[in-house]
Amino acid sequence: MRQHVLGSIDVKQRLLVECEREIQQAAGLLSQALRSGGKVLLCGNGGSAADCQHLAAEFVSALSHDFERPGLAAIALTTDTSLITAHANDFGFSHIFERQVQALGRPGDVLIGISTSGESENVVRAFRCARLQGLRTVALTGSGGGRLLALGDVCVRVPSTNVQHVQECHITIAHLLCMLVESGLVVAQPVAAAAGWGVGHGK
Ligand SMILES: O=C(CO)[C@@H](O)[C@H](O)[C@H](O)[C@H](O)COP(=O)(O)O
Ligand SMILES: [Zn+2]
Repeated sequence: MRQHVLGSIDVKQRLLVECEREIQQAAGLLSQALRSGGKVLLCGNGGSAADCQHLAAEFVSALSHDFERPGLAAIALTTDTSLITAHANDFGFSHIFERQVQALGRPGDVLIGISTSGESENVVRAFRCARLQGLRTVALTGSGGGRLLALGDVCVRVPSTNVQHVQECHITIAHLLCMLVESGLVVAQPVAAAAGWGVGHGK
């Protein structure tokens, strides 16, 4: 137990030193897309699928309730079981995210792919499709980056090969991305007002 927790702390400390620039770049892409009326799509498998839902919920609903802001457009491509089972059953599991990017993605949107290996075929295919369609891409991976390294406009490579430690950092990065996008909204409040964004969540 001690070994796992201390290992996790060590990777998080290195994350701050080694990945700060990429995290800022990813937040910049997201802010730009959301301010221009674009949206965020997210894909990943297993624990990373859960991270996709987690982050999409915080964009649309709220990260911190101390801060009031409009819902931000984000869709986890991991949640529609009818769509995923139909498409996997009929065309194969490697196509489940690609198909949704093709159907829902528009130029100026951002696709976030979360993969510890950077090698999940369905995420790789989604990234290729996103690039062809004019979306920007952000990959959250482990230290190797896999094939996503070359496919992401930004690739945040957590400095570890331990899958669990990488995942523990991915959710931290997800929170940071949402936090940085929100803090940009504070600075850009006149822009938000001009775009007709209300404030308040009814409490
Ligand atoms: O959460 C875990 C392991 O901690 C697993 O569910 C893990 O996410 C799955 O094995 C994924 O299929 C791994 O895919 P990826 O991270 O290499 O893209
Ligand atoms: Zn896990």
